[in-house]
Amino acid sequence: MTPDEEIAPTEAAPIDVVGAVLVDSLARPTQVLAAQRTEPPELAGGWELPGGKVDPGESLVAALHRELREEIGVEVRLGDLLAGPSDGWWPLGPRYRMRVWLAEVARGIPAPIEEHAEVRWLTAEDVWSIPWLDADRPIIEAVLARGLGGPPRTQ
Ligand SMILES: Nc1nc2c([nH]c(=O)n2[C@H]2C[C@H](O)[C@@H](COP(=O)(O)OP(=O)(O)OP(=O)(O)O)O2)c(=O)[nH]1
Repeated sequence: MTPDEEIAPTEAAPIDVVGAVLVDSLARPTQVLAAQRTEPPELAGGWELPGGKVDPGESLVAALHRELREEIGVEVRLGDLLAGPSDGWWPLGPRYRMRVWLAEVARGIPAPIEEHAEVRWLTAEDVWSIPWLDADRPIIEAVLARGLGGPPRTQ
C-alpha cells in the first residue's frame, strides 16, 4: 500500500435517487415538466426532474411514486426507463446517481407542493429556456433524442 492509498478515503457507495421525465403523453410526448429547486442554496433556482432519494428498504419505483405524490401532488403511469450511461444510472456529481423513468399524469395537476418554487411544462422549443442543473442536461438531451414533438437538438 502506498502512502497515498493509506490516506485515501474509502469510496462511499452512491446515494440512489429516482426521477421522472413527466411528459404530457407517453404515446405522443410534446412537453416535459421541469421543477425549480428551492434548496440547498447551491442548487436553488436550478431546474430539475421531479423525484428524490430512495428510502432504505424502498423499491426504486415505490420511491418515485412517493416522491411525485409528495412533491408535486400527482399519481403517474410509468413508461420506459430512460437508461443512463452507467449501468442505466445517470451520474449526479460524486455522491448521487439517478434512475429515470418516462411518466405521464394519471391523476392530479402538477404543482410545487414541496421543495420547489415552480413547475413548468416545456416544449422542445423552450426546453433550454431555463437553467437545468448541470447533471440533468445530458438527460434532457436524451429526452430530445427520443423525440419531444420536434427534431432532436443538433448542437
Ligand atoms: N430529484 C432530483 N434530484 C437531482 C436532479 N438532478 C440532480 O443533480 N439532483 C440532485 C440534487 C440532490 O443533491 C439529489 C437528490 O436529492 P433530493 O433533494 O431531490 O432528494 P429528496 O427529495 O429525497 O430530498 P430530502 O428529503 O433529502 O431533502 O440529487 C434531478 O433531476 N432530480
